[in-house]
Amino acid sequence: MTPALRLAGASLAYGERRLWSGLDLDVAPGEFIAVLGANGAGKSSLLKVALGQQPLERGSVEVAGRPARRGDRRIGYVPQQKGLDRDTPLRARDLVRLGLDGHRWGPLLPSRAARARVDRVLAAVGATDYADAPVGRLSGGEQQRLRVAQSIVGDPALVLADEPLLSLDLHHAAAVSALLHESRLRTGAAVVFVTHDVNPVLPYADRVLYLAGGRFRVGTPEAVMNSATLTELYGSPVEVLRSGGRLLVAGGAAPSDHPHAHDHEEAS
Ligand SMILES: Nc1ncnc2c1ncn2[C@@H]1O[C@H](COP(=O)(O)OP(=O)(O)OP(=O)(O)O)[C@@H](O)[C@H]1O
Repeated sequence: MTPALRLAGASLAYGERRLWSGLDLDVAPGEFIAVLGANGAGKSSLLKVALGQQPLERGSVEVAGRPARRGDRRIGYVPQQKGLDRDTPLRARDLVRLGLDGHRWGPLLPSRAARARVDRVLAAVGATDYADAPVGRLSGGEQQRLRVAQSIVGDPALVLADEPLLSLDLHHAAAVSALLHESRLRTGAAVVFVTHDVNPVLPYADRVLYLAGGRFRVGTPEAVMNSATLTELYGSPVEVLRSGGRLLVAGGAAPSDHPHAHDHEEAS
């Protein structure tokens, strides 16, 4: 089966600074992979590579069998959250529709079919009640559900979500994680989910890619999220504690990580 995302011998550098190297990763269709790591480890940059916005220093990257390129409509993208301006002149349904025909190239769907598809996805994310509301007036959690809806409305082969849970409360974080999970079950899209807290996605993640200090580990959550593996990865003591079904990661300052990020946020 052609992987939804394939990185082979991939290295990424900005000038002299290498973020990670030797990354081999096949993400299978329908797979849910959580990407974790300290601030500045290169998680967002990994998504930029898949989006064709950032060239690799070495190695190759393919999306559903073709080299990564900008504007690939087979990718749904949830960018890092920014609150929408209160006066944004779009209704909720317009924002979602941009995921269908907001691209400059490609055929437009006939409007009735497009509208039906937008309605279906609005219902799937539980946003029907505010489908016609101005987006700027909606809460952060409601806007985030719409961004997720926008990312899946075009039936992508690959969904890339960059910290989609940022600033969401526990309830909304759980809801947004579940939405992406349900979407991959429904459509077979693979999900690459960047998050600083693994807990909301623990029920869904098939694998974890953990980046730290230029190195990485890939494996099941159990294989990666334990004290021995993370201590080895960071090269300094890390403790992974389990409490009430949640994981707490304490410690873990890798020497080459961002100077302002010495601890995992989930430990605070
Ligand atoms: N276009 C660029 N040119 C130069 N440096 C960059 C560029 N984009 C990102 N960086 C740097 O590369 C490092 C990794 O950035 P990236 O956003 O990928 O990290 P991240 O793991 O997503 O971090 P965070 O958890 O803080 O969002 C950072 O130090 C960042 O400043």
